[in-house]
Amino acid sequence: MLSVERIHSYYGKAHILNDLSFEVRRGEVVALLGRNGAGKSTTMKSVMQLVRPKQGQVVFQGENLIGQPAFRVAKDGIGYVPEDRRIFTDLTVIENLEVGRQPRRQDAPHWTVEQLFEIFPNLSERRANRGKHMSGGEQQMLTIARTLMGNPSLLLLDEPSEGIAPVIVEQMAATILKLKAEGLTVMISEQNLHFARAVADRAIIIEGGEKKFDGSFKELEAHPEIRDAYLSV
Ligand SMILES: Nc1ncnc2c1ncn2[C@@H]1O[C@H](COP(=O)(O)OP(=O)(O)OP(=O)(O)O)[C@@H](O)[C@H]1O
Repeated sequence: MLSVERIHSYYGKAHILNDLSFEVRRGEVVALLGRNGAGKSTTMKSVMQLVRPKQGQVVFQGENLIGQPAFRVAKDGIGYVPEDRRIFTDLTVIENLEVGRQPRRQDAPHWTVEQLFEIFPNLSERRANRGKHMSGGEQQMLTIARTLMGNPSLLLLDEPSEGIAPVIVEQMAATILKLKAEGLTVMISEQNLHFARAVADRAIIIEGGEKKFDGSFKELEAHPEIRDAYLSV
């Protein structure tokens, strides 16, 4: 579904992603793992074209995304939830969801507000509340639900477990598994190996913008030296 091929991305002269390649297949949940500063967010931004790779290809459903504006990438079916999870604080939950509405896509699960309230019961209870009165975890759920209103084929979640209370982290894991069960393809970036293992089928580990591992969690468990070298556990 998504094929990232030998990309090199920079901030000014700083060379951040170095010859990075990976694939995301339809229906899977993939975890992009690595320490702080490894390049996970830059990878997601490079897929969205918010950072423009200077070399390489990003091919989504057969189309090369390089050079497209980010809004076009979103319209093509990649939903992106950045780390800073912005919501419209003066709008209610329902209004926030409506902002994200886009036409349905044939190859992707279709979401209605009521279906999203089944998956995110906390949002349902607070549907008339304004965003600013919600906790960090609820805001995080709202950004994901709003992105799903765009009916994406692929969802990119940048560090979904970061900065939220442990009980909400568990809800977040359950939510991602529900989205997978609905047939959604998901890529998450994570520092939390435990969380990643609970939700993902496969792990890709990066360090210094280079890929160091790509395989199942079982394979990763068989190589504790890889975990120790590239992840903080
Ligand atoms: N806007 C920017 N300008 C310059 N350098 C940046 C910028 N954003 C990130 N970097 C640098 O790029 C490298 C990769 O950062 P990135 O945010 O992709 O890492 P990450 O793996 O997502 O880590 P984190 O968990 O901290 O977000 C880091 O060295 C970071 O300091």
